[in-house]
Amino acid sequence: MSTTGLFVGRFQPFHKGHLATVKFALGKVDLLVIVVGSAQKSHEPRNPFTAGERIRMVKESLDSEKEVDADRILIIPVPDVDVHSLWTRHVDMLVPKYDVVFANDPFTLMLFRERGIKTIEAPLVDRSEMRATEIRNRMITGSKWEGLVPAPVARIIKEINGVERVKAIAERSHH
Ligand SMILES: Nc1ncnc2c1ncn2[C@@H]1O[C@H](COP(=O)(O)OP(=O)(O)OP(=O)(O)O)[C@@H](O)[C@H]1O
Ligand SMILES: NC(=O)c1ccc[n+]([C@@H]2O[C@H](COP(=O)(O)O)[C@@H](O)[C@H]2O)c1
Repeated sequence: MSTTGLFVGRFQPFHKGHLATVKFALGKVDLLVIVVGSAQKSHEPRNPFTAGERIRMVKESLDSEKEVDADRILIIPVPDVDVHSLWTRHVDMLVPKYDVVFANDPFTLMLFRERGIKTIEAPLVDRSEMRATEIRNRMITGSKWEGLVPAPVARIIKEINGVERVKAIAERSHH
């Protein structure tokens, strides 16, 4: 029987830790649905990039990985909803039927577990630097961040003037 998994994240931006989790999950399920969460958000400090930009980051990164089979991946944007107890139902409405959820965010895990849905906490890789918050902070302070993301993500961020955007949003939030 073929199995489907969900991998939930905001991917602000998609980094090498996320890529490691995608590979880990593909070792456990036949089809992996990558849920791009908070899809309605962009242009704010924790969520600078649009869902469309994030989908490009995920898609072009995975296309550039030889060992990742694109036919086994779906990327689906899911906006937040006001009622937490309904959020997993909202996810269900937007994605194909799934057997297991890959996530590490305790709140996301709680919402799926309360419904008896199987969850797997994928190992976190180099979490001291492989986190999107660290990458966004490095963009603001002018430190090197490119090595923490797959090459296509660095290219897309340059193309959309992402660093300038992240800095401008940070500046604005101080006022
Ligand atoms: N370093 C990492 N190694 C492996 N998986 C990771 C890593 N960082 C995040 N993930 C996986 O990606 C999921 C979604 O993470 P998310 O998009 O919130 O990234 P993040 O780096 O934690 O972002 P932020 O710092 O903006 O909160 C996590 O629940 C976890 O499963
Ligand atoms: N009520 C809701 O809309 C709700 C609840 C739990 C998680 N989520 C989303 O799931 C995603 C979880 O990913 P993170 O691991 O990046 O926090 C986020 O986009 C978060 O907003 C949404």
